[in-house]
Amino acid sequence: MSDYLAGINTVADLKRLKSYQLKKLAEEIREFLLENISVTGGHLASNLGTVELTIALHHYLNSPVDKIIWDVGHQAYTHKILTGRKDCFTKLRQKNGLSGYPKCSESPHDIMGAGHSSTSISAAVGLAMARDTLQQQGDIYAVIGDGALTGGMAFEALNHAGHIKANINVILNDNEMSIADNVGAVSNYLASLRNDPTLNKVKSDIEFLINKIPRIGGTVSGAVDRVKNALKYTFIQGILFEEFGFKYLGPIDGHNIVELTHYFQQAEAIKGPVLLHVITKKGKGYLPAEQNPDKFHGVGPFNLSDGSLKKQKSNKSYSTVFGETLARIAKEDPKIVGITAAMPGGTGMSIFAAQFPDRYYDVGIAEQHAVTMSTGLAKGGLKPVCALYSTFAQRAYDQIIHDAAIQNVDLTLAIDRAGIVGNDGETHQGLFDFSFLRPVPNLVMMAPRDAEQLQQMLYTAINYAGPAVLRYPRGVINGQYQPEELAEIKIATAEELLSLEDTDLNIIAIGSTVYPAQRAAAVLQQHGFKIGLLDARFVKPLAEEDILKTIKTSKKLLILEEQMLAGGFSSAILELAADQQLPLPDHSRLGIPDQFVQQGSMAEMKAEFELDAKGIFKNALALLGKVEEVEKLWQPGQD
Ligand SMILES: Cc1ncc(C[n+]2csc(CCOP(=O)(O)OP(=O)(O)O)c2C)c(N)n1
Ligand SMILES: CC(=O)[C@@H](O)[C@H](O)COP(=O)(O)O
Ligand SMILES: [Mg+2]
Repeated sequence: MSDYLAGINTVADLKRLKSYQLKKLAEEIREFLLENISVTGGHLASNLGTVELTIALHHYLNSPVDKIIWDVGHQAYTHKILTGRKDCFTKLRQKNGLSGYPKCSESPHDIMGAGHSSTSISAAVGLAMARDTLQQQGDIYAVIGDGALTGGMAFEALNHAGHIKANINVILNDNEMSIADNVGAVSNYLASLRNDPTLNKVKSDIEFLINKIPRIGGTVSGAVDRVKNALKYTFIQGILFEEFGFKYLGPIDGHNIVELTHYFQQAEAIKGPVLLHVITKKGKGYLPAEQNPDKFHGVGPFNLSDGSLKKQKSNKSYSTVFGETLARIAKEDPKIVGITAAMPGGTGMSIFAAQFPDRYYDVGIAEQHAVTMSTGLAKGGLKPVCALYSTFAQRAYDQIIHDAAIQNVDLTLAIDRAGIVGNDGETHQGLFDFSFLRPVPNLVMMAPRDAEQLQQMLYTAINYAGPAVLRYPRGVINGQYQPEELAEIKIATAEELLSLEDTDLNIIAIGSTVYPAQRAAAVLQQHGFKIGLLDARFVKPLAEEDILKTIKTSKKLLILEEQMLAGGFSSAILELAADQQLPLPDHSRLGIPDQFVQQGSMAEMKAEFELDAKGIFKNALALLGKVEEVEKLWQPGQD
């Protein structure tokens, strides 16, 4: 570690540095980020872009009395470095390690936890109201990216902040990028503010001239005032924000610490809400990231020399299979259109977009709009396929009920990252969608066990005349890949993978739990146990006939889901048995109990909740009264 950074373990250490030393510190932090994230992986590009901004904030402010709230929070690594956590970066985003997002339990400087977009201004408004009500001190800064600003919540907060004249400072970190290119009218507006330096010159000339106009006579001065306002309106920068009641300051060079500090001083003297429009470069200081900020938005371990990934993916991801299959089906059906909420690459929708650019819509970070717009597309006679991460689909829950299900429109909802996602931790796990969608009438919801079934289920969902949901995990696919023919799956039917008759124990699995269940069953069978396995395939409507038959024929029953147990798939089975007054055999169920799932690799966290093959094997043995033999009977490497 180099000279300045080595000596910084608290914000006080930073504040002892002189302004002229901060530029060098920024270089050292950039080097630190590259060295560490090339080993651990993480959100590199966004963090390279906020080094100077973060140094300037912590050097000028007095955190945590002055409060900094990070939007999404994926860009807060420098904040963590400067607030005493630099030595934790070797465990970034790892189990029991440093979170990749602000986390209140980690530091008093982490004012609000984060992970989802567009929350910072709302939080800042609340904190400001509390501060003022309790007559406390401290400035409040929300740092929000241009992508996050496309989220509706941000505008709800801007609207309210302007209305109550909240004493907050919003730093708009504008790097022209969301994960991919930013989209929308806001993004274009910001570009006009960023890219038109003459506007600055003209604006100040006009303001100078306007203020020179002497006040003359009644009506004339009224006309003059109207002209003055019209000119001001046209030329005052940041008019969008000014109309929200914010004082607009900018555009500001976000890599110039002296300039940033100057504007912080200006903002401090202004009462009411201030928006500081800061211009940064995503990936700043590392050419591969500057050239490809999308790839380096969330990157795995990489070679510093050329930015190449250290680990090549062993197989296609479910997202890729989704994108390719959607494109394959769309070739035959011109009514199919694809929608994403700022996640084209992550959802695989970019594959569809490359082939059908005119039938593809990226609405920005706006999941609620994505779903209701999709219902409009359906009402208008098209066949929308809307791809959302499970955790981000939580934002659109009412739209799924109110606009898709009640109106029973022909919408396909492709829920990606369903289940344990791993290193993003509790804010990103996709563990609630069974529970929050299962109660919704009219919805069909299914979960594929492998790539082939994903394709069949996507085909089934698109051909289903109402709202249909399929949910599939992060990561590489199970199973073989390309079925020759796409065929619909009969709604509410399951598939018997291992005979359920005359067994010692039956397993009912769904989605990503089926393959590990097969592996566990294979080991149990090697030790003489007769095991049955049913792939339930549908969360709703349940494959009731198949499930009831399984319950009736089972001596022992193990039910699996990679989801919260509360209200999930196994709850549906228990409810079904209860409703049918059908006594359950000796049984247990595996899923996520009443807790959030921390960060860690997907394999680690599945093992933690015994949702991997060994965990299923262990729980089956427990039902069979042999749990003490687990280690003896389990062959390592079976997983
Ligand atoms: C509700 C929600 N939807 C989607 C995401 C995924 N996501 C994480 S960062 C990001 C882009 C954010 O862009 P911006 O705010 O400009 O930050 P930058 O990465 O450019 O610094 C997105 C879409 C999210 N975190 N939350
Ligand atoms: C910060 C954020 O929310 C996204 O970048 C998220 O981390 C992407 O997750 P995946 O890596 O699973 O696409
Ligand atoms: Mg951005």
